[in-house]
Amino acid sequence: MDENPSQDLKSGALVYHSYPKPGKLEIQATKPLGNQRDLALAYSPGVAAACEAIAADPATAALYTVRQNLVAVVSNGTAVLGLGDIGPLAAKPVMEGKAVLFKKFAGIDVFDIELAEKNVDRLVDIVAALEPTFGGINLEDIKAPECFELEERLRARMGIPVFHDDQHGTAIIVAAAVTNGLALAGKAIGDVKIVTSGAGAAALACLNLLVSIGARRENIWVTDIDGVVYEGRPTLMDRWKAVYAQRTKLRTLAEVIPGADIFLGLSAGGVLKPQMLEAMAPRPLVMALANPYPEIMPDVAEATRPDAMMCTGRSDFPNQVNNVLCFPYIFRGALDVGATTINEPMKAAAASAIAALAREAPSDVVARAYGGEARLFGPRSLIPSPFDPRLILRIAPAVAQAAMDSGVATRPLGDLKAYADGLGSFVFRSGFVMKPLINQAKSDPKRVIYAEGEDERVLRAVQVIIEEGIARPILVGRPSVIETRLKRFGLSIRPMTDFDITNPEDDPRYRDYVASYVEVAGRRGITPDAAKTLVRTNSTVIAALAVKRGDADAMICGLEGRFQSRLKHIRDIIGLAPGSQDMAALSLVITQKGAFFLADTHVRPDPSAEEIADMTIACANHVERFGMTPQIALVSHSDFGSSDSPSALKMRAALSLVRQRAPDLEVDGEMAADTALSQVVRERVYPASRLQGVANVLIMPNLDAANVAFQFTKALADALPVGPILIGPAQPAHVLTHSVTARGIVNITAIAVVEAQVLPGG
Ligand SMILES: NC(=O)C1=CN([C@@H]2O[C@H](COP(=O)(O)OP(=O)(O)OC[C@H]3O[C@@H](n4cnc5c(N)ncnc54)[C@H](OP(=O)(O)O)[C@@H]3O)[C@@H](O)[C@H]2O)C=CC1
Ligand SMILES: CC(=O)C(=O)O
Ligand SMILES: [Mg+2]
Repeated sequence: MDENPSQDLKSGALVYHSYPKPGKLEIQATKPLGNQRDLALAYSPGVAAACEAIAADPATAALYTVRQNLVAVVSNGTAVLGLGDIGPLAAKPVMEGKAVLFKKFAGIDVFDIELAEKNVDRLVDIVAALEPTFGGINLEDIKAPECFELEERLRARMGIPVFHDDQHGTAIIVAAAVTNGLALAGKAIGDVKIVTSGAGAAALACLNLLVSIGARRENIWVTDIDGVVYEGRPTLMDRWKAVYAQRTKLRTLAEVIPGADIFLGLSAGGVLKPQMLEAMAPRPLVMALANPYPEIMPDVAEATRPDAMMCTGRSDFPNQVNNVLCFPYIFRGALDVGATTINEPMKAAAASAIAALAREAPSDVVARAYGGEARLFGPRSLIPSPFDPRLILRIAPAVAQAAMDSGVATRPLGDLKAYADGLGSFVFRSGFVMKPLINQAKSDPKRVIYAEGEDERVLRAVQVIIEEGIARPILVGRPSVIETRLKRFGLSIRPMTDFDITNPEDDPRYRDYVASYVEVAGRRGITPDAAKTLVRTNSTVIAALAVKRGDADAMICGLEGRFQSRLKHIRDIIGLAPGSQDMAALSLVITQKGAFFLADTHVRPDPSAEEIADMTIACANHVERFGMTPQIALVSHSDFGSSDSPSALKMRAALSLVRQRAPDLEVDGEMAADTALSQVVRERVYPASRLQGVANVLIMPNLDAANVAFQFTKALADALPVGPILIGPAQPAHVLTHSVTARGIVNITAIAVVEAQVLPGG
């Protein structure tokens, strides 16, 4: 394999950086500036109030400015990746890139600061003078040995975290990979021989951390561009490197590598030759971490030493040992407790959280990011993937806790669990809205049957459902297929102990199911022969019959097949709840601006006023289960009587029916969608409206409007969908859509369990 990025990747990267606008960042205002008053608040004279408050009490800067969430990524461009001293301007794409990662992975804002300065004294003065602006300083790509002194002096001088990521971020992730790699190889850290290529910022910091977790200095051999670092070496020595100088006559990497258990490359591409690798100890851990060109390419290494565990710093190979797994989250934890520094206990907490996470079962999101390939803990998965959404959930709270325990937190957190839950909602934006339902489901889990029990997404969802105690799952599927797939996806749940299986090819209740089917659907054209076939072949029919007969409390189907035909089976077998005229679909979209329910997104093409009233009241009941107060708008093209078209009249009629039947509901209409979503607009159009604030339930006049609005919001607002939630069946039953994710299945399961709990006898 070619170690250089292909021409394609290079030109793609240049287009990426230049199009549609140059660079990777922009500043976004978080406050409105729409009028004279906003101007007076944001700037002079109003801003003076914030200034005076901070002057009186500097801690209030965390309240009135972005400082507590703002990090400076500072570089002078002297060691940019493995490209060397290419200067601060050429370093800017890397620093902008780090800013993007900080933001995307942990919600932290960054100003990248490239300094045309190499003198350490002056660098110290410049960076220290930035303290009023930032909550933390990430030094980046500054060469050794200057970086050591720079960081030491800044840490002593500044009251906010100063963290040279190439040193400590790298060391933390290397420590995690070493911990797991040695565990797999059955070796103890105190016994292993470690050889480095590189004696710079990253290499020396890694060694220092490895020594602090048990590596022995006498077992460590450091090499750099001048070869082995030995006692008395006259060239390119400094006090940080000298710590690892060996008393030896050996002079080259080739001479010291025989018998090494760990190769730690933090130098430059291609330094480790195959014959050197051949001389390493059994099951060696090869960490070729130079970017973008590793010290040895993984295919060469694997061909030479199939027993080697291989890591690189790149995203296109397994085991990406890269500080991106650490820096967003260690800063997240540090900033959230107002830490004055990032100390050794915080780093150790991050390293052990990363190592532990790699040993957990792989998550659905990670599997999807890697094209469905399950990544079990093992030689090719020593550490978590950078796209593992659990990184923030594990690392940030561990770091925050360590900061509090070690006394460096100026804003300690009272409730670490609530903090971790809040981070969860940052990752799975559905998490926060779903929390009340998930908790409610866990309080009394019910039996939920899944028609597509062999589907990968169902299996992944069921793993989470069982781990969290949300439901007792029943999978419709062939046991051998389910077992094989569980193994393939690395899922630890097992049939009978964790969940039940209904095997359509061989279920002792077959005759009873056929009889039940004929009994409930005989009048709808289901003959005994048709029933026999469908009970063997149609998993939706089986799931619906299980619910009808009381073998399950709720059903979930629809990952494949047509929505309407699944609905028909539910209608035929489970039937409608007392008082319901038909079913409807309520869909939830969770956007950056909040959570909104839309109906009817999937079932009735053109509901009558009567049906709309019915569904509005049913939807309101559902929304309350999310711990939200329904604020309902009956939406139309017409704004409070501005049109008398049939659909406007229909919505007006629906409103009067709702008002009669549920006088306490906060509902109004008919109104345009923007009137529904903005109090300001509504005050202009119809100040007497009973609806206050922003509507969170939007009842649409027909299926087209509802479905189009739902899909538009999903696509344009990058919203997270939950549902569709089927309203109206006599027992809980939900028909999902083909695009549903495992997370979506978990969410709908919680909803179904809560529905089952509130049924009579549930
Ligand atoms: N995967 C990851 O997360 C990270 C990877 N890195 C990578 O590590 C490398 C070093 O970065 P950093 O420590 O910040 O930089 P430094 O400039 O501080 O250190 C570079 C070190 O590598 C040595 N070196 C350079 N070329 C060679 C060579 N051909 N043979 C042997 N040694 C060599 C240098 O020796 P001398 O000083 O004698 O010239 C120096 O000791 C880069 O490739 C970088 O991309 C860094 C941080 C994180
Ligand atoms: C990853 C990183 O920080 C580097 O290669 O320098
Ligand atoms: Mg770097």
